[in-house]
Amino acid sequence: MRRAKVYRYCLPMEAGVVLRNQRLKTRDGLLIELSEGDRQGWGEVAPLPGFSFESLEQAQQALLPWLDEWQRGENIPESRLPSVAFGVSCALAEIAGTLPEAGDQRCAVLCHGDPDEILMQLHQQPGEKLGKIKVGLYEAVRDGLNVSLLLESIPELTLRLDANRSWSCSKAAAFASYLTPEQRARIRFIEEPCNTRQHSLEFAEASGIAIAWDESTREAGFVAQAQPGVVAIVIKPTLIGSIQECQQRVLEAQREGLQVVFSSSIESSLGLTQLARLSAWLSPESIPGLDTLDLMSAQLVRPWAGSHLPLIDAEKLEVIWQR
Ligand SMILES: O=C(O)CCC(=O)C1=CC=C[C@@H](O)[C@@H]1C(=O)O
Ligand SMILES: [Mg+2]
Repeated sequence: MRRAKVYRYCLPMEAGVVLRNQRLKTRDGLLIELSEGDRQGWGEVAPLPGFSFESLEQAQQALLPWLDEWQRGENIPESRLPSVAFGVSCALAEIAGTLPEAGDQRCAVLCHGDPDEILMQLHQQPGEKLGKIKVGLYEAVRDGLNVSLLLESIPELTLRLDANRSWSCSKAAAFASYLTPEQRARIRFIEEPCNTRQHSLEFAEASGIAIAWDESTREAGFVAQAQPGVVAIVIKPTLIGSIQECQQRVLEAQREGLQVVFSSSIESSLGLTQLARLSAWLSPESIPGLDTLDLMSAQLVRPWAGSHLPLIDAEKLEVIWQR
């Protein structure tokens, strides 16, 4: 006997969350609860505005008929919408027991907001000290000095940076000019520094700073490839698709010697805990990029270890559909 239930959530976001020049006031998404016999599974379907091609409404329109058929016992191919395919595959994997329980709760600390607080957070980070900084939103000089200062303040710190393709070649070069060769080596990678892939490759070669592909991985025809200066690919499952699709991408990248970093698309604590499990399972060597829970006002259904945000239980959420 199969059962399916869909909840809708809407969580206020911290005031300053800006994504691709748009302010995200609330994070909206769906949670799915499936059961088959005595097994249960949860999943999260939450397209990210400005990043996902599908809207939440489109995801919902694809999800409900899919679940309806599944509930009636059909075996149906996965949805073409990545957020739907990802959420459904997590719920099914939990039912089948194929998504291991152990999660990697290490994180690259997202460095934004009050500098004193960032320093405190990094000092308190257990184990390896790794931060992630968004660059490219302001002048290159500001980013360059900011990164350089942070590296000077914490000698054992290494950084991931993310420019979201916002630099021209000259801006990228200007940024690098504020960093010494020793500081450049402590940047694990910059995600998508320049507005084209070719310019990013040229920047890596000229600056000696390693790069990673994030946006590129979602472009038609992208194939992970060993290239000079490229060290990693970032996988955001909500934007990529099912667990099986992610597994495929991980294998392709690892075959080319590239590191795979699982990263959040700002999911709730439920989705984040599943991403931590996926990362521990499929890319155990790599610290995932999941430090986004504090951008939200609450956790949903499952807690993230160490978070002090209030936890909202499923009973408190709006049920929009069930069979
Ligand atoms: O990857 C991480 O460490 C955290 C997640 C993160 O940086 C992002 C998540 C979603 C959208 C963007 O703001 C950003 C990214 O571009 O990678
Ligand atoms: Mg990125």
